Parts: sequence; structure tokens; C-alpha cells
Amino acid sequence: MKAHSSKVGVFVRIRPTANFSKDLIECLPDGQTVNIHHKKDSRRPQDSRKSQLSSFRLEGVLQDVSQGELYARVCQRVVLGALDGYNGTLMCFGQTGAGKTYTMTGSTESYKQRGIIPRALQEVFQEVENRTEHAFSVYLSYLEIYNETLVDLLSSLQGSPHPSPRGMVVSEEPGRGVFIRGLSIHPVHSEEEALNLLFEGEMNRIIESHALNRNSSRSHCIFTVHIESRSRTLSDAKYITSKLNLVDLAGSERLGKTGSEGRMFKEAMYINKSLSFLEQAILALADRRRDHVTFRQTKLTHALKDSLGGNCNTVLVANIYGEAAQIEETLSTLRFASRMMCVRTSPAVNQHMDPAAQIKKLKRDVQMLKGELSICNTLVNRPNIPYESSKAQQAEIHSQVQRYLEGSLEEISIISIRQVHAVFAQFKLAVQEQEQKVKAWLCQTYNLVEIDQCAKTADIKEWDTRGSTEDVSAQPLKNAHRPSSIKGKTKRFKAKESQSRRGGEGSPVSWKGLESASKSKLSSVQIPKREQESQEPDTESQDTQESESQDTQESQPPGNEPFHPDLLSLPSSTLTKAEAFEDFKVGRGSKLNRILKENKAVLLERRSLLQQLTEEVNAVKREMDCTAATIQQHKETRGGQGQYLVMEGEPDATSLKQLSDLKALYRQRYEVLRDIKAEINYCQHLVDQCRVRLLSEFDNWYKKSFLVPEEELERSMDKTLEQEDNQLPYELLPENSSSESFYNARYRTLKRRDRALSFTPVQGNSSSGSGQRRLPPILPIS
Ligand SMILES: Nc1ncnc2c1ncn2[C@@H]1O[C@H](COP(=O)(O)OP(=O)(O)OP(=O)(O)O)[C@@H](O)[C@H]1O
Repeated sequence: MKAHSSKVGVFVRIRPTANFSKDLIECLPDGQTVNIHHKKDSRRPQDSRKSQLSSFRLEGVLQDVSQGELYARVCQRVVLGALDGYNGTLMCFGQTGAGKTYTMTGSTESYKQRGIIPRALQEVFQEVENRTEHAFSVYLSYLEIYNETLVDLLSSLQGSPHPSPRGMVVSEEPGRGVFIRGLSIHPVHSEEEALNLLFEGEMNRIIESHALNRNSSRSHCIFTVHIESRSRTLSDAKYITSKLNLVDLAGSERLGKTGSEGRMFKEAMYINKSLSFLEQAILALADRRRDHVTFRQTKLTHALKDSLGGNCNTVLVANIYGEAAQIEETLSTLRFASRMMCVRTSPAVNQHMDPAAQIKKLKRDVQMLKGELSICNTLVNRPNIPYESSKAQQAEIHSQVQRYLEGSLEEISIISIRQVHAVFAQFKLAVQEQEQKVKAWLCQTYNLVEIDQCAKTADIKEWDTRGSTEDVSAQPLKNAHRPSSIKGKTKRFKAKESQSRRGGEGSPVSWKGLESASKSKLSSVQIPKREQESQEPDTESQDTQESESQDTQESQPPGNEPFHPDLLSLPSSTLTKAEAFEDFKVGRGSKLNRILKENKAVLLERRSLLQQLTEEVNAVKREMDCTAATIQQHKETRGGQGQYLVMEGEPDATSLKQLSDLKALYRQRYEVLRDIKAEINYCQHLVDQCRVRLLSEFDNWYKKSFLVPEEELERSMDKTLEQEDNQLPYELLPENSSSESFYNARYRTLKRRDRALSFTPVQGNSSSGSGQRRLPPILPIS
């Protein structure tokens, strides 16, 4: 939709104070102008006594306004715009302690003092209910930028994706704009659900205490409401989306005033630096002669790129103090605010096409074009060309390709593009069939099993034998006492090893033997048939232990972390991951493990064959070189100028014959060597596949069996919560029923926090090694 140019809306909010400096700060009756009387330049002694007036005219000066009034004047139109498909951004900027968080989030203890975000959420869900002609979907995300690190404040919620090892990044894509890759986005269906997420995120924010603010936010936070809306009445393909960014910036601070030291000093440096880049970006945006603005210097400016000069309705609230002591910072906040007034944005509805409806339309277009094509063909007298592919035509093309491959058809005549595609498809099919045949032949010859196939069989058998009454989660612990199946397996290895020893591991393989082994596809390689194994008697052997320990080393699971089953009401013994892997190999993963071993045995056999063969080939080569050298020597002693003639029966004639035989032999053996190398590559591929599959199945099994208490815990917690909620102290709630969601969400959050505290000691943000997270004192709801 066409964008129109719009100014950024800028408001000033003055934090209430008993010491309001009327001499220095003058709010004019127009409600839009604030005059600041200040010293000319306090840093220059000659100017320090001179007074100067700086006047700022903004969209509104808000002094002693309630939270409700502020929302109505500043935010409401942006929220309603977001429901109509316009992106919106609301940003609080100002000195530390000036009231940004109070404006944006407000008090989480008092419904009346709730800030912009809870009010915006209430408005969104009220509108969703009222606008019955549209179906809305609402999603939330909550991002924190702390010391140039992106943190997902909602990552602690159930269902959040596991954080990517590479962390989150600010990305840009055409058509999608700026977004945070890796940030979790949560669907919400009610105001209460949304508030739950807000309060959860609030608990995770980083706060510190300093001289100007007891609960100072040490980071920038962006709470985003993603809205999607589709018409319920119109069946067209269009739908609209929008993003509402509610930004609480960290406060700028003079280090002398806040007394920040150590980590807080470092935080303050990051905050001031990113705010100064933000100011630079605003300056550049406000200057219409500049055609390039650099947003990428900091995460904050990059993440806000779309919101500052993009296609959205943007509003800034500049929070200032009313006291004389902060007048310099107040002045610089107002300067920033007035620059922001010069920035223009181009709000536009984000309209998209529904792919399903678009497909329908395209189908209609194709039908129409086909009709036109057929008319054109008739007009130029072209024979009736088929543009649809019927089964008969496909069969015809198939037969043409087959005949072409066999040589009975010289060429395939081309009649349409569709037919060319069909011909290529047939060629591809022929190649694939050939590949399958070769693969099947190799598997059959070497008794190797495709990993997918064997895993499927293993799964089915596992399922069959487990039975319906068995407790799956208890399985690994049962397996901790190695089941008897391991014994059967140990016997197999013993048999295999003795067999391979009998097969001549100690005795050299003759050339003939090698050749025939390769040509007859190694009939001498003995691998036990899988069906026979289960019938073998149970016995333990030293051989097996060696074989197993060797295998364990090769297929070690990643990590060796101990886990604590007692936390999960499991028996109190503690297994390491390596021990669990051992159990897995004899239990659930026994089939895979066995196949891995068998394939490895074949691979080893092949390798030793290759080694012997290489030696043989090298020996032949040496012999060839030797014979050639002898012939050369004779040639030279005869003064060998010109042609070298040898009479039959002479010793040189024998040498030449011998050399030619050796060459033939060399070529022949070299070919066998090459074949064996190819076989080894194939075997290696199967062994690798087996190993990866074994490890990944183990990982899944391990996670399912031991390491996912959180989800279970969360589920059980939610149940408990529901029960507890039924006993919610409603007598404490105010009579206003619209506050119910707010207090419910608050109550749930406090409960969750209590439980979290009772489970783990309170720590800072593990990802950033920062200060405390915002954990407000538990107060009675009143
Ligand atoms: N308009 C207001 N009415 C009542 N109390 C306010 C108002 N503005 C701020 N306060 C109070 O002032 C204190 C500091 O406010 P707040 O934490 O919102 O500041 P901030 O600008 O977010 O600071 P920082 O940048 O350090 O996080 C809080 O106790 C808050 O309740």
C-alpha cells in the first residue's frame, strides 16, 4: 500500500517531584512548549554566569499526567494503527531514573499504575474481540540488548527454541525488513497470556542500584507485538501483518552522578556509547541532504533501523527530571527530542498475498493461456500438440528413451518443452535405477545392511518386544544391570574373530586368492548372518570385552556429564553419559551397534586385503624395474646404437618376454587394487553412517530418558498453577473486572518466581555474566 510521509511524534514527560524547579523549567500553557533557562556554558568560566533560554516545541509536554492519560495521548493511535496493518514504534528515552521504565511498563504491582505495554496489550485484545469481521493472530517477543549482547527474555518459557550456539543476530531480508534471528516468538490468545509473558520477561531483565535509581535498567529492551489479520468476510488472498515495537532504552548517565564502578561502569560505557550512536543515526536521519545513514555500528541502532526511519508510526517519549540538579541532562534529552521531531517516516500497511489463494489465481491464468495457445496453433496450422501429459504419453516417452538407450532408436524428436522435460526425467530415472541395482548388488555380495533399513527393523522389533505395560522412562535404569542379551552378542564376536583367524589372518593370502576374492566379491569374508545370532547361547568372553572396549573408544558419546536421577524421582544411583551409552549399546541400540561392528569388520578385512594387494603390486613393479634395468644394461654393453635386435633363444629374449608378462600382470593386479579401493570407500561410508546414526539415536534416547525434566516439570508446574489459581485471593482484587487479567498474570508470575527461587539459587544472567535480574520483592496484591 502507498506510503505517506509522517513526522515522528515526540512528547516530554516530567517526572513528578516536590522540588520542581520553576525558575529553570517553564511549561507554557499551549501544552507543547517547554523553556529551559540555563547557564550559557558551565564549562567556560566567562559564560558560567550568563543565562540563556532554550525553547523546545514538541507534540506534547506531559506534566503530572496519569498513566492512563499518557497512554491515551501517546500510544493509543499507534496501537490502533498496528491493528490496521501499520508498524508502530514507541520509544522512551532519557536520563537514568527519569521514568522510562515507569512509562513503558509501569508498576507490576498496581493495575492503576500499569504502563504503556500492559495497556497496549489490553487494547489489542479488546479490539481483537470487537473487530469480528477479521481473524487476528497475536505473537510476542521480548529482546534485551545488554553490553552489545542480544538476550531473549522469554527463552525461559516452555516451548522456546533452544538458543542457537551462534547466538542471536540482527538480520535483514527483503520483504521482511529487520528481524532478530534466533529470538523466540510466542503466540498469545488473551490479555492474560500476554501479560504472563511480559511479567516473565520483566523478571529476567537486568537491573542494578545506583545513586539515581534503586532499580536501574542496565540494558535496552524491545517488547514486540506481532499482529496478523485476515478478513473473515472477503475471500481474497490479501492479509495484513504489523509489528508494534515498545522500546525501553537504558538511561544515559553521568558516571560522577551515579557513582558507577566496576561492572556497572562497564555497563554505563556500553549504554552511553550505544545512545550516542543512536543520536548520530537520528542526526543523519533528520538531515534530508544525507542519503546514507549507518545503522550497523551498534546492535541497538541496527535492531531499530526500520523503526527509526522506516515505514512505521514512530513516537518518542523523552523522560526528564524536574529538579535543577539534573538540568544539563534534561537539556540534552530535549535536544535529542527536538532532533527526533525532524525525522520523517513513511507508514504503510503491510499487505501480503495468501499463497493458497494466489495459486488458485495462477491456475486460472494458466487455463486461460492454454486456451489462447491452442487457438494460435490452430491459426498457424500446427498439429495438435499435447501440453498436458497423459499416462499414455508418459509411457510413450519412457519407451522412446529405453529404445534410445538400447540403440534401437536413433533420435528422439522434440515437439514441446514439456516433452523435453519428460525425456530428461526418464533419463534421470534410468540412472537412478542403475544406481539402485549396483547398490543392491554390493549389499548382497558383502552382506552389508543399509542403515535406514536396519534401523527400521530395529525399531519395529523393539516396539514389539517392549509390550504395552513396560515403563519406557525406566528402561535405561533397568538396562543399567546389563541384560542377558549382551551375552549372546559377546559370543557372536568370539565366533567372528576365531572365524577370521581361521580365514587366514595369520597366513599370507596368495595372489590368486586375493584376485579370486575380489572378483568373486569376497566369498571368503565371513560375516555372521543376523538371523543366526539370536539363537546363539549366552556366554561371556574376554574377546568380547576387548572388542567392546575398542568400539566404545571409537564411538564415544559426546561429553561425559553425570546426571542426577534423584532430581527426577529416579533411583539414586548416578550414571555418567558414557555409562548410559554402554547401556544403550546393549539395549535399545544393540541392533545398530551390532551392524556397526559387522560393517567395521568387513572394512578391516578389506583394508588388510588392500595392504597385501598393494605389497604384491609393488613387488611386481620392482621386478619389472629390475628386468628393464637388466635389458638396458645388455643394450649398452652391445654398444646399442640404432635398433636393438635380439635373436630368439638368447638370454635377452627371455628377459623381454618376462618384462612383457610382468607388465600384463601389473595391469591386471592394478585393476583389482582399484576395485578394492572403491569397495573400501563404500564400506567406510556405511560404517560412518552407522556410527552417526548410533550416536544420534543415543542422544535422542538419552535426552528423552534423562535430560528433559524441565518440560515435564513445567507441565506439572502448570497443573499445580491451575489448581492454585482456583484459590486465587479474589477478595484482594479491586472491583474493576478489567483488572482481572493483570492480577492473574501478576500472581502467576510471582508463583513461578517463588518456585524458581526454591529450585535454584538466584544467579545473574548466565549468558552475559551480568548483575541481578529484575526480581521485584514479593508484595501482597493490594
Ligand atoms: N511519572 C512518574 N510517577 C511516579 N513515579 C515515577 C514516575 N516516573 C518515575 N517514577 C519513579 O521513579 C523511579 C525511577 O523510574 P524508572 O525506573 O522508570 O526510571 P528509568 O528512566 O527507567 O531509569 P533507568 O534508566 O535507570 O532504568 C521509579 O521508582 C519510578 O516509580
